[in-house]
Amino acid sequence: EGKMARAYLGLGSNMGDKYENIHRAINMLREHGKIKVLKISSWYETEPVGYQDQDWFVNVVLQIDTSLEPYPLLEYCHWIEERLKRERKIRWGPRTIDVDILLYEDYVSDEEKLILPHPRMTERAFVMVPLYEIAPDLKIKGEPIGQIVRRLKGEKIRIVP
Ligand SMILES: Nc1nc2nc(S)n(CCO)c2c(=O)[nH]1
Repeated sequence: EGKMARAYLGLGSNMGDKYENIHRAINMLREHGKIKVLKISSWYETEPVGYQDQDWFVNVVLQIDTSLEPYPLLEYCHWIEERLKRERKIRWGPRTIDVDILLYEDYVSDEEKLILPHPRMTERAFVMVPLYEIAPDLKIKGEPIGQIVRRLKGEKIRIVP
């Protein structure tokens, strides 16, 4: 069994049955023998950023341990997106499911196929609020996550009761 690495994944859906899509993606992650899902954030309904006139998203963040290296983990995330029939018509447009690697250990990488930490995550309340909920003591590039979240006040997200 390879050494386990700690990683955080961001899941989002704003098409079809958003809850079912997220639920199925989580199950596919659980089913992988080299991925252990440790924590799942609350489920958040979030205002779309980037491309305004689309439906609100449902977002969750997962804490996992995995013996997969970053690229094989990324490949599996893409496989899950394909399986859930991701229609990627407009680059920033609606999508069945997004499975993003937010953090992988304390890796920093700028390769265009896999940028770590995820390049836009610290400006996104739909990522930072769920991440803070499950890992309040995290630091991202040395900055305590609570500090980052406080800067993001005001973005519209609400926890699904
Ligand atoms: N609220 C919200 N806005 C988004 N814009 C994009 S692109 N995405 C896809 C994730 O990169 C999202 C999202 O998951 N949630």
